[in-house]
Amino acid sequence: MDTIFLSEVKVQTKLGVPEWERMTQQTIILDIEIGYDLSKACQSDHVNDTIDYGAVVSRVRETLQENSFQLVEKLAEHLCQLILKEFNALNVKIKVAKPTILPGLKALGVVIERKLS
Ligand SMILES: Nc1nc2c(c(=O)[nH]1)N=C([C@H](O)[C@@H](O)CO)CN2
Repeated sequence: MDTIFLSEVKVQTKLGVPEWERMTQQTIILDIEIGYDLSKACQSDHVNDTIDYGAVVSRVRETLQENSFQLVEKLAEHLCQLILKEFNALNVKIKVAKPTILPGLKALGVVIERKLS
């Protein structure tokens, strides 16, 4: 399986269990791995034969402006399903990190992986 990766993507969104946390935007950091057969693009040199990673970042930022979630788990699932459906990815692995929410640690969050069903 070939992979397109996006590392340490900083995104603004409203996220958190308590209502006060969802009142203002906070920065989350995403690592995204997209499984896709890149062999055609490797030969053709055409962006239409692959997934345009810039389009993925734009769509991720857009949907996280439009939606607000309580759990990082739900946010990660939402992004996996969006990338699978809208970009025809074969599988998606996403790490969602909240960097500033608890004192005494660098970041916390989840990693999930979903496949095309
Ligand atoms: N497994 C999780 N635990 C917690 C989450 C979460 O999204 N997943 N969120 C919170 C709160 O939003 C916290 O970050 C700030 O109050 C608590 N635990």
